[in-house]
Amino acid sequence: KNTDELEAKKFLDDYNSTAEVMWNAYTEASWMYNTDINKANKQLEKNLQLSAHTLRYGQQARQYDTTDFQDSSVKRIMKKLSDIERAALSTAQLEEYNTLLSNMETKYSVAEVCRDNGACHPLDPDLQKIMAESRDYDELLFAWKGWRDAAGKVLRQDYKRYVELANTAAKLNGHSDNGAFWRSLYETPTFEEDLEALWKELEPLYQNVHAYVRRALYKKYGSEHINLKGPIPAHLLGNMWAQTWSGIMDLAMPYPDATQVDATPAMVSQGWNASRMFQESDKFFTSLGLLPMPQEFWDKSMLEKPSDGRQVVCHASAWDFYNRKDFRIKQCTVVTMDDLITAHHEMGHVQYFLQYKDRPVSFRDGANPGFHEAIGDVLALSVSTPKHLQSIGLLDKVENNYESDINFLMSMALDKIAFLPFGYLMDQWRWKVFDGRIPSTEYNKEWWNLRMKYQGLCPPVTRTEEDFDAGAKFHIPANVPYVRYFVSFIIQFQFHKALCDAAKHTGPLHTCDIYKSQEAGKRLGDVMKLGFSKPWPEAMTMITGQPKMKAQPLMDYFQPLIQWLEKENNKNNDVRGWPDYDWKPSSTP
Ligand SMILES: CC(=O)N[C@@H](CC(=O)O)C(=O)NC[C@H](CC1(C(=O)N[C@@H](Cc2ccc(O)cc2)C(=O)O)CCCC1)C(=O)O
Ligand SMILES: [Zn+2]
Repeated sequence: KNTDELEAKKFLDDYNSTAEVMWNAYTEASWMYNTDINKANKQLEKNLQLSAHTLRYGQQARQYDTTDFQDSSVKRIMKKLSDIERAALSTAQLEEYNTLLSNMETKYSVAEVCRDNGACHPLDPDLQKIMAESRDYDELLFAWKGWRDAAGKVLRQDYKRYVELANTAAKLNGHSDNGAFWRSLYETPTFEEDLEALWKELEPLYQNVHAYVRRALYKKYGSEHINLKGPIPAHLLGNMWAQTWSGIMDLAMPYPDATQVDATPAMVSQGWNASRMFQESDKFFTSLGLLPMPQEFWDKSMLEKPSDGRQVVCHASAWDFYNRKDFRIKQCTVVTMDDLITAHHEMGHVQYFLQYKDRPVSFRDGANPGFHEAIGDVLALSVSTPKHLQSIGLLDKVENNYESDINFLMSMALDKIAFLPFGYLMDQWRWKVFDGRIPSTEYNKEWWNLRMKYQGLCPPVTRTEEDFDAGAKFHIPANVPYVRYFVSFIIQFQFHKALCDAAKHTGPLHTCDIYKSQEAGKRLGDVMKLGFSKPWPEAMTMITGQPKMKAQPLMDYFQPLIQWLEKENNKNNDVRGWPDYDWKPSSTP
């Protein structure tokens, strides 16, 4: 094997310059397709060209023995290049794999649900709006079941074949299966144990929120539809996947007479539009001393669903074009508080792209995938505070009293605590599919076993193996790992606490707003500049002073609400958990 470090450096320079060109071409083609879905734009050959490049350089990288190299960056990049992922497949397998992925994402993105009167509804914005706003049990069931029939069911066969090919590629790269490859990105031997320990710490918080919300839904839908000792029917939580529950805040509001926390009415009445929402987010980032969006971002992004009839992938996303100049967001933005938060989430990705743009291509990634997901959400924790919303004119009356605090914390818990079991179960299911513990004959049974075990949900109507409910969630057909979001929802509170300390915040953590804090911005910016160049515990230590994922900052943030929920659930004599696990909702004919 070649142990010449100087030759390796030259090889990496050559890789880096060619990789930028290849990645840019591939990303442009992918953007074209995502913003105008038609067969002419599929351009699957760009995908093949990129894989050919990855294969060629990956094979060369494997010729080197970097054991005694001095430069740790060279070793790190060589190691990363040696995993060539799908490029390890044969040409025929690779073409089949890319075609499967493209077809699954297209089927998902063009799926719609039609009524008897012929009116058809896409997920964005129609079905999402029904799931968030309708309080009619059967209308919710129409959207919930219709979406799974239109988007999930049709993907089952494609998915089965995708799993086989993804595993073949992973094994050719030395992994036991594709789930093992996905987990390897965290470079943490105890990753699964660490996640389980975090979940066990946070489960009691979730069970308290679940019991309280079940009681609120019982008040609304009655004992015919809700069993106070059973799982909750999955279509009543204000979201198509019951992954965040802020859509039913009106049913769960602890003190209806205290301050409202929803900025949507003010955004609409003041005529906010998508551009204004992203400008607002840009202002927050630059207030911390972080980088402004370049002009090219404003010129080339797609911030609204096109009205010219083009089919687009509406699922929001942030794009790095790997030429150190071109960065974009694609979002079918609607004028709501929810989408203002999403805008910050996507802008967090672009800020990371900007901060590490001058690193070698192989280092243009988050310290781990959870870091990339956390940046925007950390800033959104400050933006969401009633104090900040009032400072940007989106809340007129803000009271600093206990009831308002609890209302605010409930609105945050319905997103952040409700999400934890979903963020955890998504890849629990996929890891078991990839390693064979879940055979394709049990995809749906095991999906609902996990939805029951972690989220305490049950399907509103009987499900069979004709259905493929996991496929009705974007990330499954889109081949996007998900545990990154579980990690993000934990570490974003660690980051928030650390940045609030840097900003010299005093008082409860949930009232902290780091707006304009240069110290907070510097701490975050320095970590983003590292990209993937250092193992993530080093990046974690730079922000929080210690190297581990910890649940404590999340629990500190929600402390006042946790106490309130304990008292409230005890007052109602509500059971935590769902001991009547085999209860079934009455499926009205
Ligand atoms: C080229 C490319 O694909 N780029 C990547 C970014 C990168 O890897 O560089 C990317 O843009 N991925 C899209 C994805 C979109 C969203 C998402 O899917 N969110 C999860 C979970 C969640 C839920 C609530 C929440 O507050 C935060 C997250 C869901 O909705 O289930 C939708 C709205 C928010 C984020 C994203 O931005 O992560
Ligand atoms: Zn994200």
